[in-house]
Amino acid sequence: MNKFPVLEIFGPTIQGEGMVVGRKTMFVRTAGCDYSCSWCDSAFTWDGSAKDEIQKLTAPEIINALDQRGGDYFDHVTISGGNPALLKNLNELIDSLHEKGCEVALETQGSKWQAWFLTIDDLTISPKPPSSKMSTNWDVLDRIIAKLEEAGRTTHTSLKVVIFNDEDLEYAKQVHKRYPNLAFYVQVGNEALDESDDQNLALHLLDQYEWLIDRVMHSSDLNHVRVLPQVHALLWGNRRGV
Ligand SMILES: C[S@@+](CC[C@H](N)C(=O)[O-])C[C@H]1O[C@@H](n2cnc3c(N)ncnc32)[C@H](O)[C@@H]1O
Ligand SMILES: Nc1nc2[nH]cc(C(=O)O)c2c(=O)[nH]1
Ligand code: SF4
Ligand SMILES: [Mg+2]
Repeated sequence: MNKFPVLEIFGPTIQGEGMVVGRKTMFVRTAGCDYSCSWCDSAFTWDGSAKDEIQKLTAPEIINALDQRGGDYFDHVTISGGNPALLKNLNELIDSLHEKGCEVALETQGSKWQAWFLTIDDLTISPKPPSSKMSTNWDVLDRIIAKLEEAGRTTHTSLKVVIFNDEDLEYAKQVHKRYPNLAFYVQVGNEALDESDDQNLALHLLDQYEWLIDRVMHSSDLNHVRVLPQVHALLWGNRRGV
């Protein structure tokens, strides 16, 4: 049976971001990423700092760990990372979760395609703006979005761009214009990843949220758009596993 590198299993909590914000969910966070975003809030998944915590688990073992933690208190599981789209056989986990009556969400950056994307209930694709120092492979992203559209998965899919500055906002406009059929979200970037005072962080992030709302309100290229903060960061700061 295939084993998957898992760094965290936590919840129940709320989905703090994007298309199903507020949804009660469990999280499975896989290790490993093909990107290294300058502001990654989950860098421990790929920078080696948590390598001793990585567990290689089969799908039944992951489900067992979810049940141990979540009991009867969940019917939705969000798979994030790192980039879970590096894991070719993740359909084994997704299918088993569906069989036990769970909805499944996935967070990925749109750098890799997997056929099992077509089975994800809430698929968030989050291309990375210039502030990340990553560069978007538009051919790959075009092909991913085309396959999802051809398969009729549009309503199960959204795009989410994290914004730190005006250049990022220009990038977001480009993404939204290129894929007008997909629900589009812009999200407040958190650059204060070392802030340990939750109240300071929340006040700062609310300021950034207000800045982002103001920018979007004044842009005719960003009309059919939702603007959101990371709700979990407002509530629980920079800690892991929330
Ligand atoms: C940690 S990533 C993991 C999934 C996938 N690698 C991706 O980037 O989409 C989950 C989400 O957190 C966002 N994110 C990461 N660091 C962030 C930060 N400092 N501020 C706001 N959002 C951030 C990413 O853009 C992505 O949408
Ligand atoms: N509550 C909560 N919501 C989230 N939405 C996306 C997350 C992620 O790290 O992928 C995340 C997370 O880590 N916690
Ligand atoms: S793609 Fe996602 S997990 Fe990977 S470095 Fe960027 S934000 Fe972090
Ligand atoms: Mg996160």
